[in-house]
Amino acid sequence: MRVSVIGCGYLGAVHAASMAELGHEVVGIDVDAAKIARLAVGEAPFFEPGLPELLRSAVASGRLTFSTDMADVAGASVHFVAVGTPQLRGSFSADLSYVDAAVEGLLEHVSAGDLIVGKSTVPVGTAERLAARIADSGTGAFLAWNPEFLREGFAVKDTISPDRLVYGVPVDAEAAATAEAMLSEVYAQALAAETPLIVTDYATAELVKVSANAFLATKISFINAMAEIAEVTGADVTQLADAIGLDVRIGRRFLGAGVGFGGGCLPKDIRAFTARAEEIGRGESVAFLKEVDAINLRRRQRVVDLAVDALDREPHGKKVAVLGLAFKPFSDDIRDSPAIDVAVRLRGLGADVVAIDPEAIENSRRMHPQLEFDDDLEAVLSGADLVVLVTEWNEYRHMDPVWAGELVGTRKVIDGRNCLDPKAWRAAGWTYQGLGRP
Ligand SMILES: NC(=O)C1=CN([C@@H]2O[C@H](COP(=O)(O)OP(=O)(O)OC[C@H]3O[C@@H](n4cnc5c(N)ncnc54)[C@H](O)[C@@H]3O)[C@@H](O)[C@H]2O)C=CC1
Ligand SMILES: O=C(O)[C@H]1O[C@H](OP(=O)(O)OP(=O)(O)OC[C@H]2O[C@@H](n3ccc(=O)[nH]c3=O)[C@H](O)[C@@H]2O)[C@H](O)[C@@H](O)[C@@H]1O
Repeated sequence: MRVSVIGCGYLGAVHAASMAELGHEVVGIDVDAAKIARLAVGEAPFFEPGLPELLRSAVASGRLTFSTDMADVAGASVHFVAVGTPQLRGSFSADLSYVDAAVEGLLEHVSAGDLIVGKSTVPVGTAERLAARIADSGTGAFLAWNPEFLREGFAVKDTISPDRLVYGVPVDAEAAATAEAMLSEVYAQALAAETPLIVTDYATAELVKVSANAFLATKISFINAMAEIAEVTGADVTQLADAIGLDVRIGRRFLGAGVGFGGGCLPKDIRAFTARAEEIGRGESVAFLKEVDAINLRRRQRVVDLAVDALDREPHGKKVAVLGLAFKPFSDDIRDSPAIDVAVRLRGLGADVVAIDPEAIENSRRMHPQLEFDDDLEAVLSGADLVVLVTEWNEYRHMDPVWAGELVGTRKVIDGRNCLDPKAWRAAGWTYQGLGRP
């Protein structure tokens, strides 16, 4: 099948490369000429395991091309819209201007019978509005909504072998059947592997996506709320999570207490959901998401407070080694990263912060030039008054506490991800402080 992907960021570039890997003829379109230049020669413009290999082979095969010119979508019959929907400045709402611009751009080049497929995460009601616009355009194109559930760090696997597919299709039965058939041709391999498929209306498809992210965020904030209680009662939230997680109705995944969630999706998606619910008069239904957000943000400050205490309430001029910058391991994404937040706040308090990350230093330096970075772990630890681990990359979680202890000035560590073994670190002479642990 010939498909186009509009927007080649963390989602779109992986989607385009994966669709080509599945045998489709794909053109990826983006307004960012620098990004397109790299993609066009088979280079990944960001870190994502498995993506460089996929891009190289798909570009070399000729099945995958990239362009900044929307006219190059001509000839494709399915057009995925994967542009950003960031939080609007000064508001909780999603900025839909990129989605609107992408659809307007497409309408100049689509043909009758083409299917425009929304993949971006949008407030409920967006698809219905866009469908009306597409119908008015007289192009004969039509719309489906196909939300994406991939995780950064596992994006290629999640795209090629998703755990479910959701199609939001038009009300009209014939259009719905055609949309379903076209999408099922695109996803033939996953469907042959018996990936569960849910075919529904636009509103449900949009809501499946935001409610999935809202649920994941709520689960993390729930365990972080328990961490707050554990902190004043002397309980251990990691054992609590193990114990409740053994109940299969609850499950252990996403009960990792620590510095909280970040990234380009969970934080902005729960805020946009709250804003949209208020617009449609149902603000009280998801009012708890404001609490989920507040608990999450308190954990960042908790790490900063623990650090200040560990520095005897005098952070000024003390060297703090910050391990991790990305919002989670296996990603170079620093959007709304708790690690960055902690580093910036400690720097603001006058500490000499030196931060390290295996993949995210370049992005961090561009966005936060006031911070100091070093890609050598030994140099970062050398003479440190405090070590703060905020992204659980393997190189930090498996670090030898004896080796690290010989480098630092003072053996104090704050484990913002509860990923170190307190016994081993204490045995090596460290003052260990986890989150929600005695
Ligand atoms: N990053 C992720 O893991 C996932 C993201 N999503 C959703 O997918 C959407 C995209 O997210 P990301 O890829 O992370 O964002 P991103 O910011 O990495 O990528 C968006 C891309 O769209 C391009 N763009 C903007 N306007 C354009 C236009 N008019 N025409 C062509 N290209 C345009 C930008 O230059 C950028 O490269 C968001 O709605 C997000 O919530 C959904 C699931 C997973
Ligand atoms: O809509 C999206 O963009 C995506 O958002 C999340 O994926 P992602 O942001 O890549 O990362 P997650 O693995 O969900 O982690 C999100 C944040 O939660 C934190 N987290 C995760 C798990 C946990 O137990 N504790 C915890 O603090 C992570 O450190 C990270 O900062 C969802 O998991 C994806 O299904 C979804 O498609």
